[in-house]
Amino acid sequence: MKIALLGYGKMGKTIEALAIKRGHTIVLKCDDTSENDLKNADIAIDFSIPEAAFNNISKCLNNNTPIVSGTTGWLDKYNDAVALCKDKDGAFIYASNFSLGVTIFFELNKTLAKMMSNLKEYTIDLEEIHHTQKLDAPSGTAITLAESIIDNHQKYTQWKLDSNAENTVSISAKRLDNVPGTHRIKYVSAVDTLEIKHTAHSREGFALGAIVAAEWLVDKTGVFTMKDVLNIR
Ligand SMILES: NC(=O)C1=CN([C@@H]2O[C@H](COP(=O)(O)OP(=O)(O)OC[C@H]3O[C@@H](n4cnc5c(N)ncnc54)[C@H](O)[C@@H]3O)[C@@H](O)[C@H]2O)C=CC1
Ligand SMILES: O=C(O)C1=N[C@H](C(=O)O)C[C@H](O)C1
Repeated sequence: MKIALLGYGKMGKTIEALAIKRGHTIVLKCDDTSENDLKNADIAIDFSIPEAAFNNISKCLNNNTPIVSGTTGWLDKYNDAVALCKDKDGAFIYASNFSLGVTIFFELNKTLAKMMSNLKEYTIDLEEIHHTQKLDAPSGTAITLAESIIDNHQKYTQWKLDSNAENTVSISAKRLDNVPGTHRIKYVSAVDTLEIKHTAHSREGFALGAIVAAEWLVDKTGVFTMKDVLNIR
C-alpha cells in the first residue's frame, strides 16, 4: 500500500519503520497544517494532535482516501466524522488504542463490569500511566474503558479525573518518563481486590494494530472499529 502519514512524531515514525518492513511505501509525511496532496496515497494514517485530527480526517474523507485515526482527545467531533464518512461513502476506522492486547482488554473490561454490576461491596479505581510528553489526560484508552464500565455497570453514570463522587468512575492519570501506556482497573472491597491490567512494552503494538487496520480497510467502505478488523464477537 502507498501510505500517507498524517503526524510524523513518535507514532508516525514507529509506523513508518514497521510499514516498510511489511512491504508498504510511505508517500507522504505531514507534520503540520500545510496543504498536502493525498492523491498518491491508497490510505492515510493519522497520529497527530487533538486539535488537528478532525481536520485531517475530513480532508481524507473529502478526497476519497480511506483513513485510520489513532489520535486521542478530539472525540467531541467523532459523530461529525462518522456522518461525513457516510455522506462521502468513505472508509474510516478510529480506535483509542490499536494494540491487539488492548482490544482484548476492552472486552475483558466489559465482561467484568457486567459481572460486578450487582456487587455493591466493590468500588472501582481506574488508573492510566503514560510518558510525560502526552498532551491529553485522561488517555483516550482510559475514557473508552470508563465509558464501557458506565454502559455495563448499574452503579456508574459518569467518569471524572480524581473524584470521590458517588456513581463516578474516578480516573487517575499519572505521567512518568518513558512509559508507553499502562491501564489498570481495580475493584476493591473490604476483604479483597480484583484487578485487570494492560502494559504496553513499547509503541510497536499500537503501530502494528494501525497498519493491520489500514491493510484491512483499504478496499472497504464504511465506519469500522478494531473489533471488525480482528473479527471479535
Ligand atoms: N490509538 C492508539 O493506539 C494510540 C494513540 N496515540 C495518540 O496518537 C497521537 C500522537 O501520538 P505521538 O506520536 O506519541 O505524539 P507526538 O507528539 O510524538 O506526534 C504528534 C505529531 O503530530 C504533529 N502535528 C501537529 N499538527 C499537525 C497537523 N495539523 N497535521 C499532522 N501532524 C501534526 C506534531 O508536529 C507531532 O510531530 C496522540 O493523540 C496519542 O494520544 C498514541 C499511541 C497509540
Ligand atoms: O499518547 C500515547 O502515547 C498513547 N495514547 C493513547 C491513549 O491516549 O489512550 C494510547 C496509548 O495508551 C498511548
